[in-house]
Amino acid sequence: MTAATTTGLDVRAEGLTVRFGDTTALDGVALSVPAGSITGLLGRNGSGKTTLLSAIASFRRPTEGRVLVDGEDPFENERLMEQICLVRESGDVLHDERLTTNLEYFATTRPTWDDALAERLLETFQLDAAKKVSQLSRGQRSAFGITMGLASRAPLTMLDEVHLGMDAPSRYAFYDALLEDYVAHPRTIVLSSHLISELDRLLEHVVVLDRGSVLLTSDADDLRARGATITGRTEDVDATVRTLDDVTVLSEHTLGSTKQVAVMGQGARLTPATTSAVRDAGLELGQVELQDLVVHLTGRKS
Ligand SMILES: Nc1ncnc2c1ncn2[C@@H]1O[C@H](COP(=O)(O)OP(=O)(O)OP(=O)(O)O)[C@@H](O)[C@H]1O
Repeated sequence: MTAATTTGLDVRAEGLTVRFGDTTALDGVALSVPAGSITGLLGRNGSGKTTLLSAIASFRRPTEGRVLVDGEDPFENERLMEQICLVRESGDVLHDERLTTNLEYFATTRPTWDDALAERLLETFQLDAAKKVSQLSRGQRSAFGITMGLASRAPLTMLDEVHLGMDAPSRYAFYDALLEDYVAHPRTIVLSSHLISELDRLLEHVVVLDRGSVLLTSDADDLRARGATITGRTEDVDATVRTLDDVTVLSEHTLGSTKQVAVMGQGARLTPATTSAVRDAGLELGQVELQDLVVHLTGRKS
C-alpha cells in the first residue's frame, strides 16, 4: 500500500515533556513519524495521545524538550502552520455557522484545500451543508471534522479520535475515503484511535504510548512479524502450542472444532523452530492482528 511518491512532513520529538500541574502527560518522549506514511498513535485512555498531537500542532508548548516538524519548531511558524492540520474530537469549528461557511473559512487558510473532495465527502456522509454545526448529531459532527481534515490535504494531517460516535458504515466509509485519497495524494497522516482492529489494514507505522512514555514505535509489518496466528483442529492446536516455550498466547478463539490462537514471540520474528513445529503439525500460520499485539504490550504493565 506504499504510495508512489513520498511527500508530507516528518515529525520528530526529543525529550518531549508536558506537565499539567502535578500530572506528567508526556515524560521525555522521543519518537519519529516518517513522512508520507499512515501512522497509528495508539495507547490506553490517558496515555498522552491528545497531548502529543496538540504539541505537534503547537496548540500546546512543551514543558521540556522539543518537537520538530520538517526539521523546524512549529510554534508560531507560519510556513508550517498552513501545512499542519489537527482535527480533534471536540471540533475546532464555528458551531453557530453553517457547514458551508466553515468550509469556506477553512479553505482560505489551507493552500492545499480541495473543494471537490469536500463536496464528495459531504455526500458520502450525507451531511447537509446548509445546516449549522450546532444542529448536527455527534456522529455527523465527527464526519464533518473528517471532511475538513481530509479536504485540507495538509502535508501533516492528524486526526484525534475523530470517528468516535460514528456508526460502522460511516466509519468504514471514512477508512475507504482516507485510503483512496492518501494513495492519490500521499501525505503524512497520524490517526489516534482505540479501534485498532478497524485501522489495522491502514497502518504502515505505529507509535504506542503508555502512561506518557513511548512503549513502542515500529513499522507495522515489523510489529506484525513478531507474532502469528495458529489455526487448526482444537486438540492439535492445543497440543502444539503447549510445546512452544518461546511464545506468549495473546488470544484464543474457537469455532466448532477449529481453534485459532494468536501468539507473540520474544524476538523480532518467530523462531524457525516455532514455525517448523506449527507447520509439521499440519497447522496453518497466519497474520496476527495489531490489536492483539498492542493490547498485550499495553496491558501487561497495568
Ligand atoms: N488540560 C489538562 N489539565 C490537566 N491534566 C490534563 C489536561 N489534559 C490532559 N491531562 C492529563 O494528561 C494525561 C494525558 O491525557 P491525554 O488527553 O493526552 O490522553 P489520551 O491518550 O489522549 O487519552 P484518551 O484516550 O482518553 O483520549 C491524562 O492523565 C490527563 O488527565
